[in-house]
Amino acid sequence: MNEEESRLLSSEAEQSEEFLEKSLRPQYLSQYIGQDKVKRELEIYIKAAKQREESLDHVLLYGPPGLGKTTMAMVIANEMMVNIKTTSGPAIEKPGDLVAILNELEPGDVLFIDEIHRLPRVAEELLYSAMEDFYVDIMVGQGPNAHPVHFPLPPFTLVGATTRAGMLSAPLRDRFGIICHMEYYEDDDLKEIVLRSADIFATDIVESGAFEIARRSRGTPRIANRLLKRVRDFAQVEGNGEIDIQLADEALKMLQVDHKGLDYVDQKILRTMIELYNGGPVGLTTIAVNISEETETVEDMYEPYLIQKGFIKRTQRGRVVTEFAYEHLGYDFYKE
Ligand SMILES: Nc1ncnc2c1ncn2[C@@H]1O[C@H](COP(=O)(O)OP(=O)(O)OP(=O)(O)O)[C@@H](O)[C@H]1O
Ligand SMILES: [Mg+2]
Repeated sequence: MNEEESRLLSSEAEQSEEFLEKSLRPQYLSQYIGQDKVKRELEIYIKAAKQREESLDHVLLYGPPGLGKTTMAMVIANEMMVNIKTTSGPAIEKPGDLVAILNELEPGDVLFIDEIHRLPRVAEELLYSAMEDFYVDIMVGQGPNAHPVHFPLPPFTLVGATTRAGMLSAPLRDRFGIICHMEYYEDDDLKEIVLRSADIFATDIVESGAFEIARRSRGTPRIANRLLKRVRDFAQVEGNGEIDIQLADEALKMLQVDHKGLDYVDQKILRTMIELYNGGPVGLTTIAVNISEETETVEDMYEPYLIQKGFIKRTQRGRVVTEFAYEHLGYDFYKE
């Protein structure tokens, strides 16, 4: 096989992965599993907006990565029966980039801005008037010919997603009429997600197998789907194709996901804190340096789950490993 052929093949494989990824995304609220509080609220606001034939108020979705914010933005557009335009904070470098996107909006459309906390300041300021009164004032021309142009926009719904609401400036945050906090999923909800995904993949799975994957997925659908794919490979090659609890357990062990759902990085964080820092207090940056990750990644992806499950505590002086974590990892717990 020459290089060109292998390149084409791999892109085909990637495309089918992408296709599966897309088909995994629920399209409507009724298919969206879990997040009941968020769903119930949105259902009411969407219904009310539709009855009044208005655009939906701006929505801010915040919560840890992989909980379904992008999916929810698409669901909102589908429920409102409008188009969605998608961009992200880091993709917008200058105000002109944002204006170009705003210019394409049709009345009622959803504009989805992922990682909205990373929007450059100048672009963010343009959003204030766009969100509040549906216009932007932009400077056209250069030097002495520069003049402001008032640019009206159709009513639209901005859906912003962020892993950290705290990093949004107050003026931006205040312009969202609807603020939704996404929570880690319950094991039972994740089990339903795993069963649904297995059905889409046409994979044989029993409920206890699905539950085993679910409860070891850090409360996160993206992780549940990823583990399901790997366990499915394991079932196909090492088993008879069916995923039951034993097979799921064996495969997850191989993937270094432990019984409490901690992965290799989680464990490394805890072990580093215990072995090098006597359990803390340790600063976030120190932890990040020790495991060669970005501070932001530790703060967004790892820490919230470790805190929620009681493995670490946040204190005034830094992060501290709990007795529960010592026991879980098989260390003796001595603390003065
Ligand atoms: N409620 C749900 N029901 C079924 N599948 C879900 C649900 N929520 C998310 N998923 C699946 O989980 C995956 C991740 O979801 P999504 O991309 O929407 O997360 P996200 O919050 O936008 O993550 P990030 O913050 O990293 O952008 C998708 O493949 C999606 O199909
Ligand atoms: Mg996303």
